[in-house]
Formats: sequence, C-alpha cells, structure tokens
Amino acid sequence: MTESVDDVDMPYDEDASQQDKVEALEERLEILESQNEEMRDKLLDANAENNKYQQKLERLTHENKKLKQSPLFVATVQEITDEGVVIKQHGNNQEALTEVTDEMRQNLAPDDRVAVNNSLSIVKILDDETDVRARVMQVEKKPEVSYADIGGIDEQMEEVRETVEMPLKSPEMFDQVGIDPPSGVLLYGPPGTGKTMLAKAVANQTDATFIKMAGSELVHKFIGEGAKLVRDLFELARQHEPAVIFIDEIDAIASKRTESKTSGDAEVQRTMMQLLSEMDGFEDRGQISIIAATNRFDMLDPAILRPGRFDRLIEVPKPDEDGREIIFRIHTRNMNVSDDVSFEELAEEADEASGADIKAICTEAGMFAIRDDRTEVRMEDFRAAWEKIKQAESEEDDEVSKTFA
Ligand SMILES: Nc1ncnc2c1ncn2[C@@H]1O[C@H](COP(=O)(O)OP(=O)(O)OP(=O)(O)O)[C@@H](O)[C@H]1O
Repeated sequence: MTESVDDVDMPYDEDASQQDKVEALEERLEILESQNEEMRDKLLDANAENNKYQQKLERLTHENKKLKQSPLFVATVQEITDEGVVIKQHGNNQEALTEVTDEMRQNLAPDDRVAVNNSLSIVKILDDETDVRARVMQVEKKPEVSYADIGGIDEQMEEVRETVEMPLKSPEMFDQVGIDPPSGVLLYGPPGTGKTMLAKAVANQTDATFIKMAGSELVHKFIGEGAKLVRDLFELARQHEPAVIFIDEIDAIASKRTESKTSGDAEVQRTMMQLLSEMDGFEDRGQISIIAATNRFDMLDPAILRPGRFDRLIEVPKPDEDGREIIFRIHTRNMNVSDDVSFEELAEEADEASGADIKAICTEAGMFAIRDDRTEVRMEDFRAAWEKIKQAESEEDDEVSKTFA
C-alpha cells in the first residue's frame, strides 16, 4: 500500500536544528521527485503497451469473428404462406419451409433471392443479381498497367506474352496453321509478385477487356451461385471480346478433393466442374484468354492441370536482387528522390521483399519525408520504411500463428 499524506515520516528528529531539518527535507524532496518522474515514465510506457494490446485485441476479435462466420446459402422465395415461407435452395434445388419474423415477411415477395444460414433461416434479402455479379467480377475496359510497370520477371512476362497475346491478336494464324491456340495460363507464386499486374498488362497490350473474378469470393460469399457465376463470367467475356479473364485465388475453386462431404464442398465441386466445362469448350471461345493465379499451387486439383486446360504453368517468384533494384526504380519514377539514395544498396538490404513490399516501402518512405516536413525522400527514409514494413509483417505472422495455435 502507498503511504497516505498523514502518515508520512518526517526525515529528521524533532530536536534537530532548523538547518538540518531543511536539508533533510530537501533531500527527501529530491528523492520523491525522481521517484515521481520514474513512476510517470512507467505509467506512460504502460499506457503505450496497453494501447498496443488493445489494438491487437481488436484485430484478433475481428479475425475471430470472420472465422466464425459461417457461409450463407442462396435460395429463392417460392411462396409466402400462413405457415411460413417456402424457399428453394440454389445448387441442390431442395425446397424448404422456413419461419420468418413479421418484419421480414412484409419485405419479402415471391422470386426474391435470399441468403439463408445452415438452419435455413432467412438472414437477408439479396440485392439484384447484377449486384452480386458486380461484387464478384471486376471489369476494366483497358487496364492502365503496361509491361514497363513490371520489374524483375522478364522471363515470365515473355512466356505470358507469347501464350496469351498471339491468340488474342492473331487468332486466324492458329486456324491457318491448323492447331488449337494455347489454352489457359496458370501463374503461381507468393503473394504480391506481380501476377495480377501481368494479366492486366496483357489486356492493356491487346486492347482487351480485363475481367477479374476472385475465387474465394465466388465460393465463400454466396453458396449455390458459384456455377452460375462461372457461366456468367464466360458470358460476360463473350460480350466483351477480346477479353482476358483473370481468375484470382483459383485454389478456392479448384482445390484437391477433401474427404468431408459438407454442402460447401459439393458447391465448390459444382463450381469447378462448370469452370472445367467452360474451359473445355475452348474452340468456340473466340478471342478470350484465361489467366489464373494461385499462391497455393500444392492445393490444386490435378484435373485443372490436364492438357487443354491450364497447359502453361508459370512460376512467378519473389524478385532477386537485380529485380528488386528495377522495381525500386519503377516505383520511385514519380518521386522526388534525394541524390544520396542508392537503389542498388536498397535492393541488397531489402532481402526477401516482394514487389508489393517494395511498392509499400516507397510509399512509406515518402510518408517519413512528409512527417519530417521535407519534400525530398532520403536513403534514411527508405531504410526506416523497410524496417517498419518488416516489423509489421513479422507481427502479422505472429498474430496468425497465435490465432491458429
Ligand atoms: N514485379 C513487380 N514489378 C513492379 N511492381 C510490382 C511487382 N510485383 C508486385 N508489384 C506491386 O505490388 C502490387 C500488387 O501486385 P499484384 O497484385 O500484381 O500481386 P499478385 O502476385 O497478384 O499478388 P496476390 O497473389 O496477393 O494477388 C502491384 O500493384 C505493384 O504495385
């Protein structure tokens, strides 16, 4: 317990001289001041620590909530009766009678598309089909990425150009020679290495429309819709020929079959089957190229790798030192960089950085300069930025391993 003000011991004897009393009191005061200072520092540190833990807690709570959220299934309202609402699930076409609140009942009409949970209760009424499509598919007329924006993966770029550009630019050549054009290209490698950029640059170079579909969104958001969305995707591409279809995170749709027989797995299977059948109808596909990407090559179902489907598999690794230097130069093209900055040294120091990391280092270095009220970005800013990004990444890794421990 801390002493209360009343029971403070005086640091002198009652019969000491006035002079001694003053000196003793001054000495005590000095000690107390330094203790007070020390306590204040500790309090500040504890506050900072508390803030850090608070932030971590929020992030983990959010992560936990996301993991616990079970997927929703899509169904269509058939009939609204006195006993409840009859819905028909997409995918398996099974009908079910479900109860709804009075409020929900008032807002429902036959043919509405609804999201239902595992116990088939209606969770929400879905927007128009086009909205779902818009959320899963991203269409860009001519993406603003060119080959000059991509560094350190020249060989991969050449291979993609050779495989994808020719069929889009001169499809008649393949007819005349009498061979089928190469089918899809699968890009695999760690995150942030330029896979999406490559696909966008091809679309830019060939004046094609870029249509991106995120595999994980497709199967995790709206169960029951996957196969239909794949059909829609190819239909959309046909309407926009020439087009580059980019399927990101294809492992979410085309992963090795698992033992479990949950309805979620059956849905993924149906979605993959639809994708395979669209890919097999290649001859009629016209000027449409397919590029898919994954960070998890080991998870892919061999069916997707059979000839005639993705028959070009291209590894896109993290850049080596020379590659990193080129990427630093690309991302600082429009920056006001001081003369003391050596991209060669930065490339050497930022070992293990991906293209996305380098982009982040450059932006963060700019932020350091701004915070310091400068308009020129110095070597020290880049170094501090890399330290910060490394630190953030390792904290993220720790968090993920703790979350799953
Ligand atoms: N090789 C590269 N050259 C230049 N910039 C790069 C490169 N790789 C990544 N970047 C930068 O990182 C960003 C993200 O890259 P991109 O989306 O292409 O990575 P990805 O391989 O598709 O990653 P993910 O697997 O996470 O989808 C790009 O917008 C670009 O700014």
